[in-house]
Amino acid sequence: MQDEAVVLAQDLTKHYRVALKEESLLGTLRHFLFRQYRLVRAVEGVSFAIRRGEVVGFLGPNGAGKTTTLKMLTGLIHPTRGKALVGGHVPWRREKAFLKKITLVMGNKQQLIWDLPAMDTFRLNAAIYEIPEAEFRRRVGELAEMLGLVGKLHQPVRKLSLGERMKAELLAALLHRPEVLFLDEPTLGLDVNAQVAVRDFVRAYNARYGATVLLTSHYMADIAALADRVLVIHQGRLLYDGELTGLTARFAPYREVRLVLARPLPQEALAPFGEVREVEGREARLLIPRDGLTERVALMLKRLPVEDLEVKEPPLEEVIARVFQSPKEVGG
Ligand SMILES: Nc1ncnc2c1ncn2[C@@H]1O[C@H](COP(=O)(O)OP(=O)(O)OP(=O)(O)O)[C@@H](O)[C@H]1O
Repeated sequence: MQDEAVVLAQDLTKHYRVALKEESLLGTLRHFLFRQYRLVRAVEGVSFAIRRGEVVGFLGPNGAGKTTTLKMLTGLIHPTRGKALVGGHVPWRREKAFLKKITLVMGNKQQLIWDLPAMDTFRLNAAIYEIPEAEFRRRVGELAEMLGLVGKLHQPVRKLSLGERMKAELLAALLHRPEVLFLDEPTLGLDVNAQVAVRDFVRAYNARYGATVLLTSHYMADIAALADRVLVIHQGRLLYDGELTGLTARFAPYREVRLVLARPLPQEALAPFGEVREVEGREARLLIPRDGLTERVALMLKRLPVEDLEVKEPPLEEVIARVFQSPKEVGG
């Protein structure tokens, strides 16, 4: 199993030492003389393996340790403890062959030069990655086509829309045709159409080149659309590694049932069938445990004046919120 892993993390750990500083003048003086530190356990003993061609979502609330993990896997920072192998390389050695295999895209950072056309930055990247001219042209053409950027690459970057800029960032980051993509919030701040376009592109790129993708996003729709498997991190620790559907089953072992009744009923009449979340006129919303769902639904149809009934998965956002409320689970 592990020999086909293209990204491997073993007990990966990063602690930051942050200097404590008091606000007062005396505090500043004390700070210089007897500096005190606080330890931030940004990432603590994280282990996982990602196979070639997999698209894995990396979920966690703010400050959970996602960016720190990506920084270690791309070799931007050294871990405090633990091992990592990406494409067979130790990331923090930053070997040239390693850098040619990976890319890191951060939604809140840009590499394109603001006042120059995106094409100029692409040329710079082509020189750094030693891409021959003909191949360079072919790749720019192909990626621009996939991203819907044809005709947008010769005007200054500042004249592009936010969505176009993000797409051009992706193009710049993929020119050297990396095997492993680390995408940190690639759809941050984009409108819904641009989010979908970026998402579709990542899927198409993965399918065409068999690239491996590790992706963080605050938009659950991104994760749901792209990733079959998710890693969930909370307070630096890995809570869950497994299928997205398994996440719902494990952390939200219930379904949402929406009812339309022939006539309004009081809450007490519905309570025996599940946890009543909402009653409004003839409509009601209940949470019912997955175990025994069929029996309860059958009973409702028999005993209540049901006109319409719908069984739904709880929203992913709600599931994730539950995960972070109960940070003790581990598994996959
Ligand atoms: N250079 C640093 N020095 C000190 N502490 C840091 C540093 N970088 C990150 N941290 C801390 O490490 C923890 C993890 O941060 P990280 O940026 O990895 O989280 P994240 O999951 O990416 O969060 P977000 O979704 O907000 O980007 C946080 O408590 C953060 O404040």
